[in-house]
Amino acid sequence: MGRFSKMHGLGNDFVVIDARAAPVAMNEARARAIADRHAGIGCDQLIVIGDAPDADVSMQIFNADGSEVEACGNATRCVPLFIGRDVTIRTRAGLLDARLIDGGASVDMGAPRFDWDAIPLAYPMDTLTMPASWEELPAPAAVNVGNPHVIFFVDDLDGVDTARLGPMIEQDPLFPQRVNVNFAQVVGDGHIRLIVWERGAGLTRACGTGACATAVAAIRRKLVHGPVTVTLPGGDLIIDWRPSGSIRMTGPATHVFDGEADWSRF
Ligand SMILES: N[C@@H](CCC[C@H](N)C(=O)O)C(=O)O
Repeated sequence: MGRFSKMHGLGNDFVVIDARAAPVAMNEARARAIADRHAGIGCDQLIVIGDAPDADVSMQIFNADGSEVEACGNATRCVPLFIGRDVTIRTRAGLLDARLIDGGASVDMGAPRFDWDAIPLAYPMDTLTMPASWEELPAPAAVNVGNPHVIFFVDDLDGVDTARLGPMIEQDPLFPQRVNVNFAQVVGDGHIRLIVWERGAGLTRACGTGACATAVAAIRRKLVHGPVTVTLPGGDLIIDWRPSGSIRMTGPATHVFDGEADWSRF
């Protein structure tokens, strides 16, 4: 039997496994089975905490479809709560510093990248040519915050069919590694509403890296001044970024319950 915790950040929910004392062989099929909301435990992302030579812990992130990815903002805020103190975390995206605050955590998410490898060079980041099927949307921004995001700034977020457009864009051949799709509306200086179709997980109640990427894109386009409050379906995150600096993300983290499972059944 292995122990796990169920946690969430603004309703983006996680199964968190501590593999430091009891290693778990994780792979795509097993992660998908655990994340299954009908036949498994159920979560948007599966998080495996391990040892790291150069940090307090390592964090592996698996989407609900089993794909292993580089970064997860909401899970990063849950890690210090899970460990019980401020921590440095080694991820595929880099070394992150996560500090506990009342009700949540504040994380240095590192510097954004705009030289996005996943997009063919023929498509410059901020002037991305849109395939005909995306014609109803304005030109997106592309920001990599460890994982890849495209951001569409729209005038009326409620008028966007996110469930139809999200998967279409996520799986467009333009993005060989697929992409997280952010639909954003600027509702005031320093305030953005955001809905995210996550790569490998679909519509979630919140996406921390999506909030970071969207705030960065909005500041670069001079649509807002920072710090930015990003309102997602699950609640608010505060994102602070100064050009050429790193991104600070602050928001809630919640421990829901602990459980035990026989990993060999998955
Ligand atoms: N929910 C996350 C992002 C999880 C990974 C993402 N779906 C990807 O495939 O890159 C967050 O809070 O950032």
